[in-house]
Amino acid sequence: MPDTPAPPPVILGDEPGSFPHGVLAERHPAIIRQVRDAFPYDRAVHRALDALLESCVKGVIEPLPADAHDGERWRDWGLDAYAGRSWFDVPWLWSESYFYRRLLDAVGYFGTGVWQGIDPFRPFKLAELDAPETDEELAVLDTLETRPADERARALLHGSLWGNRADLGFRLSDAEAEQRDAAPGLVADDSEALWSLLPAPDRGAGTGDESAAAPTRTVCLIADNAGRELIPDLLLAAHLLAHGRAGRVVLQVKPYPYYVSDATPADVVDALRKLTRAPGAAAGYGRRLWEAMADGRLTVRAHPFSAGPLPYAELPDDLRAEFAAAAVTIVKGDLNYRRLVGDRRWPPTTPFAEVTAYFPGPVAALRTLKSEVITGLSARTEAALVAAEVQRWRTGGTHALVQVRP
Ligand SMILES: O=P(O)(O)OC[C@@]1(O)O[C@H](CO)[C@@H](O)[C@@H]1O
Repeated sequence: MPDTPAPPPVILGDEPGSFPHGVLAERHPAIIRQVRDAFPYDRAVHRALDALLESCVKGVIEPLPADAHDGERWRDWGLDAYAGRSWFDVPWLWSESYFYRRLLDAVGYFGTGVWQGIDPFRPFKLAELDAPETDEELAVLDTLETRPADERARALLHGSLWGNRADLGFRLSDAEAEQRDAAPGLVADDSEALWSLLPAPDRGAGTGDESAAAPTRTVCLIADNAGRELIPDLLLAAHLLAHGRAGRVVLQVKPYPYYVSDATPADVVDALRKLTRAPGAAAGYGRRLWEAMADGRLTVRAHPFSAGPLPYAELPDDLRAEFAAAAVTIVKGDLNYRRLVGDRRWPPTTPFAEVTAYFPGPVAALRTLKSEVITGLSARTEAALVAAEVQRWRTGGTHALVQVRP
C-alpha cells in the first residue's frame, strides 16, 4: 500500500506574535469588553465576564457547569481532554469555539434568568443591518433587473462571496479592514465548475415556469455572517430557486450566537424582514424568499455541529447524509473554510480536491482570506502573492476564492 503522508500540524494559538495568538490574547478580551458595554448587565454577569476575561488570557480551560444542557456534547467534542490546559495550547479552532460557548454562559444566555436567550451581539448585528451601506448594496439589485439571467447569477455569486468581508469579529481586531480595497481577481476561481453543478434549465424545452425545472435538486448553503453577508447569500438562494438552478435550498445557520456576527435563525428573520421592507427590486427577492420558506423550498437548519469546535471531517451522520444528497454544498466564509479543509498548516499548493475528498458530496467554498489556512493555489499565484505582500495576503481580507470539488 502506498504511504499516505501525515497531514501537517494543526494550528495552535501558542506562538506569541502569530495571528491565532493575537485572536486569543487580544480579540477575545476586546469582545468581552464590547459585549459588557452593550447591555445593562447585572452584577452577576459582570462577575462572570471578569472571570472569563481572567481565564481566557491567563488561565486554563474550565469544564462547563455540571447542569449545562450540552455538557455531554462538549465532552464528546473533547472537553475532558482539554480541561485544565491553557487556551493557547489546544487546537486554536477548539479554543475559539469554546470561548464563545463560555461567553454565552457568562451573559446568562443559557440560564433561566432575565438574560436567557438574549443575543449579546445583537446590537452590533442590527447596527450593520441598518447601515446606509446595506441599503446601497440592495439598491444595486435595481440595476441588475434588466441584465440577462446568467449575468445576474454571476453578480449575485460575487455579492455572496465578497459579502464575507462583513465579519464583525474580524473588523474588531483589524479596524482598517473595511477601508482596504478588495483585490481584483480571485486567488482561485472554480465558479464555472459551480455553475455546471447547477445548470439552468433549458428554456426552449421548458413549460415557462423555470422554477419547476429542478424540483429535486437541493443546494445546502452553510451560512457564515449575518447582515451584510447573509443578505447576499439569501439573494443568491432566491436566484437559484427562481431560475430553476435549485429546487430546494437548505440554509445551515448557527444554533446560538457565535463568532460575534455568525447568523442564527433570528438573524435570518431580520434579514428577510429587511429585504421585504426595502424599496425597489430587493422587496421582490424578500417576498419570494418568504414564500419559499412557507412552502418548504427554503429551509433553515441550526444543527449543534454548526457551532462545534471540530473540522467537517468529523461530521455527524445526519449532516453527512444531508450533504451527500445535495447537488452541492456551498460553504461560506473563513471559519467554515478552516473547518472544511482542516485547520492545519497546509502548503498553499495542496490540492483542494485532495483535502476535501472526504466530504460526502460536491462542495464549493466561497471565502475571503482572513486566516492563515489555504489550499488549492497554483505555485504561480502563491509566488505572486508572496512577492507582493509577503504573508499579509493570508489574513488581510482583501483576497477571495471560489473553490469547487465536484
Ligand atoms: O468565518 P468568517 O466570518 O469569514 O471569519 C472569521 C474570522 O474573522 O475569525 C477567525 C479568527 O477568529 C478567522 O478564521 C477569521 O478571521
